[in-house]
Formats: sequence, C-alpha cells, structure tokens
Amino acid sequence: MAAGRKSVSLRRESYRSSSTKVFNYHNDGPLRDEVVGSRHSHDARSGFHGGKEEREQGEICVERPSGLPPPEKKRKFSPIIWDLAEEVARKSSRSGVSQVPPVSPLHPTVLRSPGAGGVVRAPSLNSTTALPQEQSQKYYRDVDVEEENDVQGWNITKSRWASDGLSPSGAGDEHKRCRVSSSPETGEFRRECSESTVTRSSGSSGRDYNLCSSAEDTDDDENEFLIESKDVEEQSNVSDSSSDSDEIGVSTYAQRNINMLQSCRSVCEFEMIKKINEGTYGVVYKARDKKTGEIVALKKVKMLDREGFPMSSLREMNILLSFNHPSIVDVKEVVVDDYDGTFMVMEHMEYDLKGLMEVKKKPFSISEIKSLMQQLLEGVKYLHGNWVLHRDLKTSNILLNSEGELKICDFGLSRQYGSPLKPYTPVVVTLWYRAPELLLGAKEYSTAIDMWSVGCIMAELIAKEPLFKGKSELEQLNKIFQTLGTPDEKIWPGLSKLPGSKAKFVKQPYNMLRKKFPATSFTGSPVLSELGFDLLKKLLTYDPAERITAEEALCHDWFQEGSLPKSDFNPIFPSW
Ligand SMILES: Nc1ncnc2c1ncn2[C@@H]1O[C@H](COP(=O)(O)OP(=O)(O)OP(=O)(O)O)[C@@H](O)[C@H]1O
Repeated sequence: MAAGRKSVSLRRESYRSSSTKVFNYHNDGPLRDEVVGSRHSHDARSGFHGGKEEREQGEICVERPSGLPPPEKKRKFSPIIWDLAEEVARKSSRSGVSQVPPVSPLHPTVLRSPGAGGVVRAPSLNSTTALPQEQSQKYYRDVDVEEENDVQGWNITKSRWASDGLSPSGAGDEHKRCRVSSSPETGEFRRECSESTVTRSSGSSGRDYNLCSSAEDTDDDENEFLIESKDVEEQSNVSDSSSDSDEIGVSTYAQRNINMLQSCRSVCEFEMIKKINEGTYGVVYKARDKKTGEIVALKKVKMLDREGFPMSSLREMNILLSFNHPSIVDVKEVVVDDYDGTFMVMEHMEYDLKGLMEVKKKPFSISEIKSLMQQLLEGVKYLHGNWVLHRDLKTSNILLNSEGELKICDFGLSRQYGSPLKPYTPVVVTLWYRAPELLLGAKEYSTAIDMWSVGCIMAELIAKEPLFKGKSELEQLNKIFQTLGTPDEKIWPGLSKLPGSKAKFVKQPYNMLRKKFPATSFTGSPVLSELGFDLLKKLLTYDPAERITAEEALCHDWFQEGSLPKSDFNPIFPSW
C-alpha cells in the first residue's frame, strides 16, 4: 500500500467502530434468516434457465460468518423530507381514512407482495398497529399523496441545515423566499466553464427514459414543485384553509424545507476550479472551500423552467444529508447564491465508473472487481437497511477516487420504501439497468430492483461493456430474455399477472449467460470463476423474491475465494 494511503478495509473498520455514537436503528438478523429460509424453500425455481448443473450451483450463504462486525450505524440524521408524514396524518384524519401505521424498523420480516413485483425485504409493520390489507388498500386509493408519506415512523423535526428557529410544523414565517446576500466574488462562480475530466461519463441520458415515457408516473408522485415566492404565498393561503389537496400539502412541505436554506452559507465561500459534469438535474463543479482549502464537488440544482425547484433534488439533499456511510457520497452542506441557486457541497471524487471504463484500456482485475462489488454492496445494504431504494444504480452514478474507494451518488430518483408495499411508478432506473419486473410494469417492487442493477454493473465491470443495451423497453426485455432465457410462471411465479407479460417476446429456452462470461478467456478479459458466476446469476435472477439481497451477496463465497478483494488499488495506475 502506498504510504499515507487509506486502505478501504481500514476505512470501513474505522467507520464501523464509530457506529455506536450515532442515532441508530437496525434491522439485521431476522430479516436475513427469513429471506434465506424462503430462498431455500423455493430452490426449484431459481429464476434462472438452463441446465440442471446451473440450478444446483452454489447455495447462497446462510450464516453470517463469525467475526463479522456488528450491525453498522445508520443515518447520520433523519431526513426532514419525512416530516410530511404529519401533513398526511392531519389530512387522512380529516377524511376519516385510517393511517398506515408507523413502521417499526425493529421487526424485520419478509412479506410477499400481493402482486408479482416481489418481496418486501423490509421491516414489518408492528403487529399491534398493522392494518388489515383491505384497509391499507383503501388508504392507497384515498390518500395517494407523495410516496414519502407511507412511513410514519420517522417523525423528524429538523435536519442539519434546519435553523433552530424553524419548526417543521410552524408555518408562520415560512412564506418568504430564501435569499442570501453574497459578496461580489459570487461572479467568479458564475463564469462559463466547460472543461471536463476525461474520466467522467459524458453527461447522463438515462433519466430521460424515466421521466417521459409513461403516463403512470403520476402515481409515484414524482411531481416537481414550484417554489416561487408568489406561488408559495398562494399555496400557503390555500393550504391554511384547506389542506385536502395532496399537491398543496406537499408544496407547503417543500417550501418549508426550501426556506431552511436561509441558514446556509453562500457559494461565494468557494472558489470554482472547473465544471466536472452535467446531469439531468444538476451541474457538478470542482471547487475549493476558501476557508479550509478543502477540494469539494458542488452540485448546482437545475431549476426547472416552469416548476422551479425540482422535488428530486430536494429528496436527494434530504437523503444524502442524512446518510453516513463510506460507500455513499458525503454531502457536507447546502449553500446558495444570490440568484436562488442551490448547491450541494459533496466530497470530491476523481472519477465516475462509466467515464473511467470508457478510457481505461486494461480491464479491472478480478480482485479489483471484488473490491468494487464489495463496496457497492455495502452501500446498497446500507440504503436498504435504511428503507431507501436508490432506483437509479448505474455506472455513471458510481464514483471512485484514486484510492480505489467507491461511492454511490445521484439520489434524485431514490425513495423510501416500507411495508405494506405501495404502488410506485415502474418507470425508474435507467433502461439498461432496469429490472425485468419494472420493464413489465410492476408497480409493487422493492429492494430487488437495485440488486438487478448491481448484477448489470458486475457484468459490465467484467465485460467492460453494458450487459443489456436495449433502446426501448421491449428491446431491453428481449435482450434480457435472449441472454437469460424467456421466463415463465414456473421460474417466476406471478409473472403472468404483470401488465407487460402478454407482449410477444423472443422465445429463448436456454440461459446463455455463461457463454458471455466464459471460465477461460483468450481476450485478456478477467475470467469469472464458478463462484463468481454463481453470484452474477443470483443477482440476475428473474423472480424478485428469489433475487439475492445485498446482505446475502456480501457473504457470498466468491469474495473469499482465490484473489481477494483488493483494498488499496489505484483505478488508474498501473492499469493504464
Ligand atoms: N461528488 C462528486 N465528485 C465528483 N464528481 C461528481 C460528484 N457527484 C457527481 N459527479 C459527476 O457528475 C455527474 C452527474 O452527477 P449526478 O448523477 O449526481 O447528476 P444528475 O443531474 O442527478 O444526473 P442524472 O442525469 O444521472 O440524473 C456524475 O456522473 C459524475 O460524473
């Protein structure tokens, strides 16, 4: 290890050892056992086509290896976004509809959803407060508010960037638009800048698929909200007299959080170095904190033409400010400029995985891939353990630094999940990484969608190109079926109930995945052992209820076999 370089494993150990200091709830243990139990009982339908040998390969690990560290710490803060629960509570008590009760994070269980979307590997409802199913379905029909509402357990009053004087429930002083005076230096931050590093993916197109291709988006409440002061005023007035409209309730909530920006520092306190990249929702800059000299990444929220401050950015800020994990990009604070621009101050990472793979001549070695996969799975496990689905895992949303540390970024599409399952939009996750249940229109889905994306990323790390590169949803499904075999009700119970399952798909009786990842290679690409292939096929299992979880994947034997995960590699040198 180079002198002074932090080893990934050391970094993780120190992270874990500090875990007890922070607000902590966890759902380790029973969850895992039950998932494993269910998996064993469903062994016959591995969700995987192919020969008998394939089906019999590698049982997933059942026991947590002895000596594994204790459960990790969870959020650094609880996100303020979930304050909205209060509004829903008020609203539904008025409409006489029962509330979905608090979700207890302490009673994990595995629930099979009524639809075919899969299993909620989530903490269960506390049995004393759980609603009968018909009642919770009525809740969905009558109270189709912002998705965040469904979990009432987090009753958060403020986040790191909420000033003390602002109570989330107090509405009195929340109508004013945030404006922070700044020094003339602000100008330097607004100058045009187009320089971009070679190791960045060139923008991102994926979200486009997500946001415009379905009219059903609405039930996911992916609405963006206008936060202009005039409208805020109007909306507040309306909401004072009647908060029966979901939109009003959510907007009031949004304005409250935006107004918390009043206590933020100005972006003038940073010196812009260069523009790094631009996505759908933000422009990312490399900058230096003038006070400390620290190099950071500033993500400027792109205001939407008509709607103003995007709800997705608000979600992202809330989630990232509340999270604390070595595999999740750290957001330090939010700063603002004179023109109502809002920036997230993040730790700076040198590369994103997509850009890096585009320019990297040599493929990653197996031990490097193991390290990346391990870090990615740690991050996903943390998210899922904290009730968050990322919903947009892809290589351009995975950041790396020169020490080989990996961090997940871009939480604009992420959302909390809970049980019982609520219908969400199936139009999430960039097409190439989108799980088959989403492509087939499942509205009840859970953590398994992220695991499919992790499988696609693992395959891409090995092959150095995306596994399924469809141009439309149908083509994407056909590409998946051509490689993994066309699924049927036997290997994926509930498949026929999915809205898209009646379409005419290619008929492919065999699983051809191993052909794509042969055990020997003459091309110099890394060779995937039987165990590695076993993990890959468990990630790419059709039936979401059978798909491996992040926690299970982390103790897969592949990580212990042969070349171990490399904890201190430089992704650029000497591979370049
Ligand atoms: N902390 C960071 N350090 C360095 N670069 C970053 C950082 N965060 C993001 N980037 C770069 O900026 C790009 C866009 O960031 P991000 O995905 O968060 O924006 P977005 O607008 O939400 O994108 P999308 O179009 O995928 O929704 C990333 O792919 C990465 O190249």
